[in-house]
Amino acid sequence: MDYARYDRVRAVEWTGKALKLLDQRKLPFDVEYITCESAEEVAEAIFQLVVRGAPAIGIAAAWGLVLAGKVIGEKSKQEAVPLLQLAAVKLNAARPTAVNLAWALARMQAALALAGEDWLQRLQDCAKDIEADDLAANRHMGQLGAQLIAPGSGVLTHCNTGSLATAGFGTALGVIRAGVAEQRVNRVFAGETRPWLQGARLTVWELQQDGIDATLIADAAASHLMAGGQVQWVIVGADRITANGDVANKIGTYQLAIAARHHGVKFMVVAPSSTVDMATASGSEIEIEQRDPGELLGYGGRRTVAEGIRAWNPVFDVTPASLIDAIVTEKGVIEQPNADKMRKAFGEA
Ligand SMILES: CSC[C@H]1O[C@H](OP(=O)(O)O)[C@H](O)[C@@H]1O
Repeated sequence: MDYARYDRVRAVEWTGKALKLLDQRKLPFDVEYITCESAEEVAEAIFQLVVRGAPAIGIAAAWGLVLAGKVIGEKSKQEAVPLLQLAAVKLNAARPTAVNLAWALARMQAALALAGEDWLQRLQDCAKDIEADDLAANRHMGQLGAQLIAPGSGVLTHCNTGSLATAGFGTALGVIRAGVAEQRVNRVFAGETRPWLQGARLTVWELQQDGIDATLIADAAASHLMAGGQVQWVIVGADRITANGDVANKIGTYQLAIAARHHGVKFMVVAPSSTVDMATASGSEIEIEQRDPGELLGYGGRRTVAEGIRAWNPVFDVTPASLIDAIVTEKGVIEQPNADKMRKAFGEA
């Protein structure tokens, strides 16, 4: 596959001195960047969804820790470690559900523990490796997932899991890209993904940049689409996969899985192993991020709901392993996932 054509859109870019983030709140009509020069600025950018997507926020947090190191400057490792730990706490608190955030920070702090007085260089090397590993994982998962799809298939995806959510190429969107390139995927449908509209604003725009024709549907149209036989797979990403194979992902994923099972549509979850959390036994233990209910009361500064109306805004839900046909990571494919298969693939916590 010619991957280069897919890497035009970059959510996160280290300039050598600062972190350049594509402001995803402004897409698709305005392509604008913000530049972060501190861990605090990166934490705020993650919370405000300037950068979003489980792997991308882990990568941004890793570079955020490097920025903290640059602010600390020429201090000994002994002086720097407590300051870096404070920065890691702030970065980790930005969003609770995607385990990639904590995973990336833990990997950075493990690198720091092994470092000497060259600790800042070691942090930069580790952040670079986290980003490169994610891109390589996405490209590998694209191939693994595409092989599961019979030629002539239609697929439905949810939220955004592409280059905007990762180091590049994407997770579920990477499988779709590979599936289209291999002429296995004939029809791509994307749900709008209310309330933040990752599908309507990001996914169909991202695929359009690739010349991939996708059809946007209302979230509420998904079951009707499946009933019509247009879709053979629902393919989604993940924010956290627990030890029994339960999956936390964007709100609306769970009902897609229920509808898919009812209609005999296969359900695939695509995520790098950095999204697997073997220390959490099941989905019921995952903290589901609740965001400002105001995100439901209008969009782009225009209110669509009468004053005084209450709203409830959980932005993730949990799909039980029993509704999932395949979990694809860069380590391989787990079909009909369960605790035993997860343990065999990822070991004990
Ligand atoms: C490969 S991105 C994984 C995951 O992250 C997204 O959530 P958000 O846009 O709120 O960061 C969505 O759940 C994707 O499936």
